[in-house]
Amino acid sequence: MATSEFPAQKDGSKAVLQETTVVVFVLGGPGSGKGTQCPKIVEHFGFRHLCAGDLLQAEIESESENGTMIQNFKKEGKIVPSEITVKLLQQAMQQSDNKRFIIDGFSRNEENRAAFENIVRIKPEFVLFFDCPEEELTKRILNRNQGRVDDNIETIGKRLKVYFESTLPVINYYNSKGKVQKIDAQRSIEEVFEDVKSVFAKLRPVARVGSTK
Ligand SMILES: Nc1ncnc2c1ncn2[C@@H]1O[C@H](COP(=O)(O)OP(=O)(O)OP(=O)(O)O)[C@@H](O)[C@H]1O
Ligand SMILES: Nc1ccn([C@@H]2O[C@H](COP(=O)(O)O)[C@@H](O)[C@H]2O)c(=O)n1
Ligand SMILES: [Mg+2]
Repeated sequence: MATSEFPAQKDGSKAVLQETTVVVFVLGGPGSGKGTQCPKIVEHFGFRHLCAGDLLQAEIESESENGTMIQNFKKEGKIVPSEITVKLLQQAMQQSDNKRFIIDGFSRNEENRAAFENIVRIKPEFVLFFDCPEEELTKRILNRNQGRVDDNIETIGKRLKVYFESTLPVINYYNSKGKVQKIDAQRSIEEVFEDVKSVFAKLRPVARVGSTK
Protein backbone atom coordinates (compact mmCIF):
# COMPACT_ATOMS: atom_id res chain seq x y z
CA MET A 1 0.00 0.00 0.00
CA ALA A 2 1.34 3.45 -0.87
CA THR A 3 2.04 5.63 2.14
CA SER A 4 3.42 9.07 2.85
CA GLU A 5 5.44 9.88 5.94
CA PHE A 6 5.14 12.59 8.53
CA PRO A 7 8.46 14.15 9.61
CA ALA A 8 10.55 12.35 12.25
CA GLN A 9 9.12 12.17 15.79
CA LYS A 10 11.00 13.14 18.97
CA ASP A 11 11.91 9.47 19.50
CA GLY A 12 13.37 9.26 15.97
CA SER A 13 10.51 7.17 14.60
CA LYS A 14 8.26 8.27 11.76
CA ALA A 15 4.50 8.40 11.91
CA VAL A 16 3.29 6.82 8.71
CA LEU A 17 0.18 8.23 7.18
CA GLN A 18 -1.64 5.58 5.23
CA GLU A 19 -3.58 5.92 2.05
CA THR A 20 -6.73 5.15 4.04
CA THR A 21 -6.57 8.48 5.91
CA VAL A 22 -9.57 10.62 4.98
CA VAL A 23 -9.52 14.41 5.30
CA VAL A 24 -12.48 16.73 4.78
CA PHE A 25 -11.93 20.48 4.97
CA VAL A 26 -14.87 22.44 6.44
CA LEU A 27 -15.10 26.03 5.21
CA GLY A 28 -17.54 28.94 5.19
CA GLY A 29 -17.60 32.50 6.43
CA PRO A 30 -17.15 33.37 10.11
CA GLY A 31 -20.38 32.35 11.86
CA SER A 32 -21.59 30.12 9.03
CA GLY A 33 -22.02 27.19 11.45
CA LYS A 34 -18.85 25.11 11.04
CA GLY A 35 -18.37 24.65 14.77
CA THR A 36 -22.08 23.89 15.22
CA GLN A 37 -22.28 21.19 12.55
CA CYS A 38 -18.92 19.44 13.11
CA PRO A 39 -19.85 17.79 16.43
CA LYS A 40 -22.95 16.40 14.72
CA ILE A 41 -20.78 14.88 11.99
CA VAL A 42 -18.60 13.32 14.70
CA GLU A 43 -21.66 11.90 16.44
CA HIS A 44 -23.24 10.45 13.29
CA PHE A 45 -20.23 9.49 11.19
CA GLY A 46 -17.38 8.93 13.65
CA PHE A 47 -14.90 11.44 12.26
CA ARG A 48 -12.35 13.22 14.45
CA HIS A 49 -13.04 16.96 14.53
CA LEU A 50 -9.97 19.19 14.37
CA CYS A 51 -10.65 22.92 14.54
CA ALA A 52 -7.69 25.02 13.35
CA GLY A 53 -8.93 28.06 15.30
CA ASP A 54 -9.25 26.03 18.51
CA LEU A 55 -5.76 24.57 18.12
CA LEU A 56 -4.41 28.10 17.72
CA GLN A 57 -6.44 29.29 20.73
CA ALA A 58 -4.92 26.47 22.82
CA GLU A 59 -1.46 27.80 21.87
CA ILE A 60 -2.49 31.24 23.16
CA GLU A 61 -3.78 29.79 26.42
CA SER A 62 -0.73 27.60 27.01
CA GLU A 63 1.46 30.69 26.63
CA SER A 64 3.63 28.91 24.08
CA GLU A 65 6.42 30.81 22.32
CA ASN A 66 4.04 31.77 19.50
CA GLY A 67 1.07 32.53 21.78
CA THR A 68 1.33 36.32 21.78
CA MET A 69 1.85 36.50 18.03
CA ILE A 70 -1.15 34.21 17.40
CA GLN A 71 -3.31 36.32 19.74
CA ASN A 72 -2.40 39.47 17.78
CA PHE A 73 -3.26 37.80 14.47
CA LYS A 74 -6.58 36.63 15.89
CA LYS A 75 -7.50 40.09 17.23
CA GLU A 76 -6.85 41.48 13.75
CA GLY A 77 -8.75 38.67 12.02
CA LYS A 78 -5.58 37.74 10.11
CA ILE A 79 -4.47 34.27 9.07
CA VAL A 80 -1.60 32.92 11.17
CA PRO A 81 1.49 31.77 9.19
CA SER A 82 0.69 28.36 7.74
CA GLU A 83 3.75 26.59 9.11
CA ILE A 84 2.39 27.04 12.66
CA THR A 85 -1.16 25.91 11.88
CA VAL A 86 -0.14 22.95 9.73
CA LYS A 87 2.29 21.77 12.43
CA LEU A 88 -0.51 21.85 15.02
CA LEU A 89 -2.86 19.95 12.68
CA GLN A 90 -0.15 17.44 11.84
CA GLN A 91 0.56 16.77 15.54
CA ALA A 92 -3.14 16.31 16.28
CA MET A 93 -3.49 13.91 13.35
CA GLN A 94 -0.47 11.91 14.46
CA GLN A 95 -1.82 11.63 17.99
CA SER A 96 -5.22 10.39 16.88
CA ASP A 97 -6.26 6.74 16.63
CA ASN A 98 -8.92 7.83 14.19
CA LYS A 99 -7.72 8.35 10.64
CA ARG A 100 -10.79 10.21 9.39
CA PHE A 101 -10.69 13.93 10.03
CA ILE A 102 -12.98 16.88 9.52
CA ILE A 103 -10.73 19.94 9.63
CA ASP A 104 -12.78 22.99 10.57
CA GLY A 105 -11.58 26.40 9.39
CA PHE A 106 -8.93 25.12 7.04
CA SER A 107 -7.55 25.84 4.37
CA ARG A 108 -8.21 29.54 4.97
CA ASN A 109 -5.89 30.82 2.25
CA GLU A 110 -3.70 29.61 -0.60
CA GLU A 111 -0.66 29.42 1.69
CA ASN A 112 -2.61 27.12 4.11
CA ARG A 113 -3.66 24.91 1.23
CA ALA A 114 -0.20 24.56 -0.27
CA ALA A 115 1.47 24.00 3.12
CA PHE A 116 -0.94 21.21 4.05
CA GLU A 117 -0.60 19.45 0.73
CA ASN A 118 3.21 19.79 0.78
CA ILE A 119 3.81 18.86 4.41
CA VAL A 120 1.03 16.43 5.29
CA ARG A 121 0.89 15.23 1.69
CA ILE A 122 -2.81 14.46 1.70
CA LYS A 123 -5.45 16.00 -0.51
CA PRO A 124 -8.90 16.45 0.98
CA GLU A 125 -11.58 13.98 -0.04
CA PHE A 126 -13.85 17.00 -0.43
CA VAL A 127 -14.53 20.45 0.98
CA LEU A 128 -17.75 20.98 2.91
CA PHE A 129 -18.72 24.59 2.22
CA PHE A 130 -21.31 26.37 4.35
CA ASP A 131 -22.63 29.14 2.14
CA CYS A 132 -24.27 31.97 4.09
CA PRO A 133 -24.92 35.68 3.33
CA GLU A 134 -22.78 38.32 4.98
CA GLU A 135 -25.65 39.94 6.97
CA GLU A 136 -26.58 36.61 8.54
CA LEU A 137 -22.92 35.91 9.41
CA THR A 138 -22.58 39.26 11.17
CA LYS A 139 -25.85 38.78 13.07
CA ARG A 140 -24.85 35.30 14.27
CA ILE A 141 -21.38 36.36 15.42
CA LEU A 142 -22.68 39.37 17.33
CA ASN A 143 -25.15 37.06 19.11
CA ARG A 144 -22.63 34.30 19.80
CA ASN A 145 -21.62 35.50 23.29
CA GLN A 146 -18.70 33.16 23.83
CA GLY A 147 -16.27 35.88 24.88
CA ARG A 148 -14.08 35.57 21.77
CA VAL A 149 -11.64 38.47 21.29
CA ASP A 150 -12.56 38.56 17.60
CA ASP A 151 -16.37 38.66 18.00
CA ASN A 152 -16.75 42.43 17.80
CA ILE A 153 -17.97 44.57 14.93
CA GLU A 154 -14.51 45.93 14.08
CA THR A 155 -12.80 42.52 13.86
CA ILE A 156 -15.81 40.94 12.13
CA GLY A 157 -15.33 43.40 9.25
CA LYS A 158 -11.68 42.36 8.98
CA ARG A 159 -12.52 38.64 9.14
CA LEU A 160 -15.13 38.99 6.42
CA LYS A 161 -12.63 40.82 4.20
CA VAL A 162 -10.10 38.01 4.71
CA TYR A 163 -12.81 35.46 4.00
CA PHE A 164 -13.82 37.06 0.68
CA GLU A 165 -10.28 37.88 -0.43
CA SER A 166 -8.37 34.81 0.74
CA THR A 167 -10.70 31.92 1.62
CA LEU A 168 -13.20 32.10 -1.24
CA PRO A 169 -10.38 31.65 -3.79
CA VAL A 170 -9.42 28.39 -2.04
CA ILE A 171 -13.03 27.23 -2.22
CA ASN A 172 -13.07 28.18 -5.91
CA TYR A 173 -9.83 26.26 -6.43
CA TYR A 174 -11.34 23.07 -4.98
CA ASN A 175 -14.57 23.72 -6.85
CA SER A 176 -12.60 23.72 -10.11
CA LYS A 177 -11.42 20.23 -9.12
CA GLY A 178 -15.00 19.09 -8.50
CA LYS A 179 -14.36 18.75 -4.77
CA VAL A 180 -16.78 21.20 -3.18
CA GLN A 181 -20.01 20.12 -1.46
CA LYS A 182 -21.95 23.34 -1.03
CA ILE A 183 -24.59 23.58 1.68
CA ASP A 184 -27.15 26.36 2.05
CA ALA A 185 -26.25 27.38 5.62
CA GLN A 186 -28.86 30.09 6.06
CA ARG A 187 -31.55 27.66 7.19
CA SER A 188 -32.09 26.19 10.68
CA ILE A 189 -29.37 24.08 12.30
CA GLU A 190 -31.50 20.96 11.79
CA GLU A 191 -32.21 21.66 8.12
CA VAL A 192 -28.54 22.32 7.45
CA PHE A 193 -27.59 19.04 9.10
CA GLU A 194 -30.05 17.12 6.93
CA ASP A 195 -28.02 18.21 3.88
CA VAL A 196 -24.72 17.52 5.65
CA LYS A 197 -25.93 13.99 6.40
CA SER A 198 -26.72 13.38 2.73
CA VAL A 199 -23.18 14.38 1.79
CA PHE A 200 -21.49 12.10 4.35
CA ALA A 201 -23.87 9.21 3.73
CA LYS A 202 -22.42 8.99 0.22
CA LEU A 203 -18.90 8.32 1.53
CA ARG A 204 -17.57 4.78 1.36
CA PRO A 205 -18.75 2.67 4.33
CA VAL A 206 -15.38 2.66 6.13
CA ALA A 207 -15.92 6.37 6.78
CA ARG A 208 -18.93 5.63 8.93
CA VAL A 209 -17.50 3.40 11.64
CA GLY A 210 -14.74 3.52 14.26
CA SER A 211 -13.28 5.58 17.08
CA THR A 212 -13.88 9.32 17.43
CA LYS A 213 -10.58 9.93 19.25
N1 LIG B 1 -28.17 27.33 11.10
C1 LIG B 1 -28.05 28.22 12.08
N2 LIG B 1 -29.08 29.09 12.33
C2 LIG B 1 -28.97 30.01 13.31
N3 LIG B 1 -27.88 30.16 14.12
C3 LIG B 1 -26.85 29.32 13.91
C4 LIG B 1 -26.88 28.32 12.89
N4 LIG B 1 -25.71 27.65 12.92
C5 LIG B 1 -24.98 28.20 13.90
N5 LIG B 1 -25.66 29.19 14.51
C6 LIG B 1 -25.19 30.05 15.59
O1 LIG B 1 -24.33 31.04 15.01
C7 LIG B 1 -23.19 31.27 15.81
C8 LIG B 1 -21.94 30.93 15.00
O2 LIG B 1 -21.92 29.52 14.74
P1 LIG B 1 -20.57 28.70 14.76
O3 LIG B 1 -19.77 29.05 15.96
O4 LIG B 1 -20.90 27.29 14.54
O5 LIG B 1 -19.87 29.33 13.44
P2 LIG B 1 -18.43 29.07 12.84
O6 LIG B 1 -18.60 28.87 11.39
O7 LIG B 1 -17.72 28.01 13.61
O8 LIG B 1 -17.76 30.49 13.08
P3 LIG B 1 -16.22 30.88 13.25
O9 LIG B 1 -15.58 30.78 11.91
O10 LIG B 1 -16.28 32.30 13.72
O11 LIG B 1 -15.61 29.95 14.26
C9 LIG B 1 -23.36 30.40 17.06
O12 LIG B 1 -23.91 31.20 18.08
C10 LIG B 1 -24.35 29.32 16.62
O13 LIG B 1 -25.15 28.86 17.69
N1 LIG C 1 -6.56 28.10 9.32
C1 LIG C 1 -6.72 29.07 10.27
C2 LIG C 1 -7.84 29.09 11.11
C3 LIG C 1 -7.96 30.10 12.03
N2 LIG C 1 -7.01 31.05 12.12
C4 LIG C 1 -7.10 32.15 13.10
O1 LIG C 1 -8.03 31.87 14.14
C5 LIG C 1 -9.11 32.79 14.08
C6 LIG C 1 -10.38 32.13 14.49
O2 LIG C 1 -10.68 31.05 13.62
P1 LIG C 1 -12.17 30.42 13.58
O3 LIG C 1 -12.13 29.33 12.58
O4 LIG C 1 -12.44 29.93 14.96
O5 LIG C 1 -13.05 31.55 13.17
C7 LIG C 1 -9.08 33.32 12.63
O6 LIG C 1 -9.72 34.59 12.47
C8 LIG C 1 -7.57 33.43 12.44
O7 LIG C 1 -7.02 34.55 13.12
C9 LIG C 1 -5.91 31.01 11.28
O8 LIG C 1 -5.03 31.89 11.33
N3 LIG C 1 -5.79 30.02 10.37
MG1 LIG D 1 -15.90 27.99 14.66
